[in-house]
Amino acid sequence: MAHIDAGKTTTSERILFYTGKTHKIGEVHEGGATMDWMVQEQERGITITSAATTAFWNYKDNTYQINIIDTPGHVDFTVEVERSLRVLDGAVATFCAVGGVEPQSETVWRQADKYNVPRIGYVNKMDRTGADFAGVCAQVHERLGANALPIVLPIGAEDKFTGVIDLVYNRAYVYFDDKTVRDNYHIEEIPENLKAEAAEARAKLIEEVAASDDALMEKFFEDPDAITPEEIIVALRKATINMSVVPMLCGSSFKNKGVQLLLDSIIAYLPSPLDVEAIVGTDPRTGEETKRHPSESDPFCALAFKIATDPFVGRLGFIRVYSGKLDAGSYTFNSRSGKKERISRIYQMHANKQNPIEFVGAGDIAAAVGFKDVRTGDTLCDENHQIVLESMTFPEPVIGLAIEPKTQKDLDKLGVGLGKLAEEDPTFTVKTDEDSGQTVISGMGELHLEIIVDRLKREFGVEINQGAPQVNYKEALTGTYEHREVFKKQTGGRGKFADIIFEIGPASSKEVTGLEFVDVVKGGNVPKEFIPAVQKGFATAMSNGALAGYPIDAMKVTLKDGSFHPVDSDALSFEICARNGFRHAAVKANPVIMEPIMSVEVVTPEENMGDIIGDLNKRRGQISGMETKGNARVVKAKVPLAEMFGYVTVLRTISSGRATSSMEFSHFEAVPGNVSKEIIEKASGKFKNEDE
Ligand SMILES: Nc1nc2c(ncn2[C@@H]2O[C@H](COP(=O)(O)OP(=O)(O)OP(=O)(O)O)[C@@H](O)[C@H]2O)c(=O)[nH]1
Repeated sequence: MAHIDAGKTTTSERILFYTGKTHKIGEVHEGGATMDWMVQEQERGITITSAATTAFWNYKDNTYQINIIDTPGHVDFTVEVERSLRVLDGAVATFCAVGGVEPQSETVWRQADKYNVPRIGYVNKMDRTGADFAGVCAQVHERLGANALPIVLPIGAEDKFTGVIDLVYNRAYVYFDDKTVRDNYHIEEIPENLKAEAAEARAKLIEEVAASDDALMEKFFEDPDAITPEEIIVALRKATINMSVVPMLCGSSFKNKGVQLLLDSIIAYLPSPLDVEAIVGTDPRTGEETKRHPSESDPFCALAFKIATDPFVGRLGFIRVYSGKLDAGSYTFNSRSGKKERISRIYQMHANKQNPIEFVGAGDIAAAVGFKDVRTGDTLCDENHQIVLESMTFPEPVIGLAIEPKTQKDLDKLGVGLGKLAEEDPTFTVKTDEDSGQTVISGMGELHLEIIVDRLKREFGVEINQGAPQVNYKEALTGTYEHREVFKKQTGGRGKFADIIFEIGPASSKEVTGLEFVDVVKGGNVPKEFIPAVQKGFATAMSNGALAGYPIDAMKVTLKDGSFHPVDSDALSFEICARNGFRHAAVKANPVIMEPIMSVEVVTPEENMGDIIGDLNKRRGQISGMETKGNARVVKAKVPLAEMFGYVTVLRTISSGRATSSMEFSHFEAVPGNVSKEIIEKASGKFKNEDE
């Protein structure tokens, strides 16, 4: 996991080569990386979808299996990072030796914290001008609050970077430049000029690991030199797994240096599935907490973390198995749908290629085929031992795009394509406007939607006409209002009648999502059988806010009183009455339009700083901080998404291409009055706020 371009894919490609998975190293910038198998990834040199691969590595006379997921760095594809961290036992946080801790490094670090994933740090690109291993370790300490502990030292830097000193074994890995050889290094004595520095760093390492182990501490005080590498490894493994330490390594993946030691460290320090505590879930039948141990003798339980469509084998469900065993051709149980599912085949994944296997067991990551109904986040288990594991939370899409097929005959194909893509990606949604018939797709950012449109063209053969990207606003009520709504219709024969008195306003706490509905009607003035219809009326109505038709996330309605007609009243009348009541009352409850605010970070040379800040201010930006990083300046700001379209191009012009920026969603905030007026005027053409 890492910020964009830190070198995750390049490092993964080396791992595949050194572990014998591939016979030749594929390079990202040549479009040849095995892990970046999608056309869009190869063209752009970025990772979009996380690829899973299984590799085997020999370490100290044993062979170990490593399941690797290479995640994207771009924030638009954050869903991939989220679901990967949900199912992985350990992570390699990769940093650029020059860029250090970048905005996305912080984001993925927080995601790993959320899922308690132990990590090791890998400082890549040591061959670049300005590479600074110690500097990056210090940043990890300060900015990420982690106990970053170097377990190697670089030999030389920039174009003189030739290898690393292994502080645990007190020896040097000196690399010779040959990317076609797997053992492209010699193990040597530590170079004379680095001996003192290495001794000091090793003493620090031993002191740190001893701090987490009493027996070792005693030995440390008696005779630190008597502590063996094996003892260091045992203690360091423990400290890494309980997350009190993050071992830091360095290398240059592109120049084929340092990756073998990284593989050794993955085995030595990151947890195996057996080191991980039993996973906790709930039994859907009793609501009670239940546990599964990482053992094949426990009942089967797995989490489906990703759904993908493969052109050859069809729908693949990626699963992480926590306990038990599942055979290809057998049945499993989906605890969300309550249905049995037959798994026809199981595959071990190698990027987009599959290797059929007969079964999966505790600790495995694999792809299964044959599901009728499985969604991201579903738990698969033994029907007689049911469990629901905690699912994943995904951010809401903040940016929308109206699309239509270029030719009307492609309408059906578009529907199929959008359906499949939405199934793969929980941060991508599709909505059809009932009045205009317009289809609006929503995602995490401009790049995300651009890739979706491209995939519709290539994978589903649909050419698209698209509008300009638009912001997904929301509406919120900030005051309360009491209202009486009467719905009456007389059209010969039986009429319609409903009458309600209610108070509408913001939800009572931030935790509430959707409609908080309270019924305090006395004496059956609104008969019990119509109350659900009233509730349904409000719940449906709130998806079209009263100001400009944007959805309201949460609100509270208290139904206080009302009346009915013995013949004319029915459920539908009360539902329509509630919907109309919402229209009339919500506008009086101080509604506001809420807009997504982005956290923006710009890294720039000093001389462009003034212009960049001036420009951000013009975009209604609030500067939240300024820092120095190496010889560059970092400007942090909170800016409305509406003002950030096309920012990359403008920034390039202001800084002659020297500044870079990144942004991610921060929160929703009420828009200022003048902007609100504009949004409402624009929406008024499309949005009808009328009674039914
Ligand atoms: N100089 C140098 N360049 C490197 C090194 N590792 C990777 N690169 C280059 O940096 C660029 C980005 O590398 P990737 O491996 O695609 O980075 P990534 O982190 O996978 O990128 P995303 O998945 O798009 O976030 C490519 O052009 C690589 O060739 C390195 O050790 N040294």
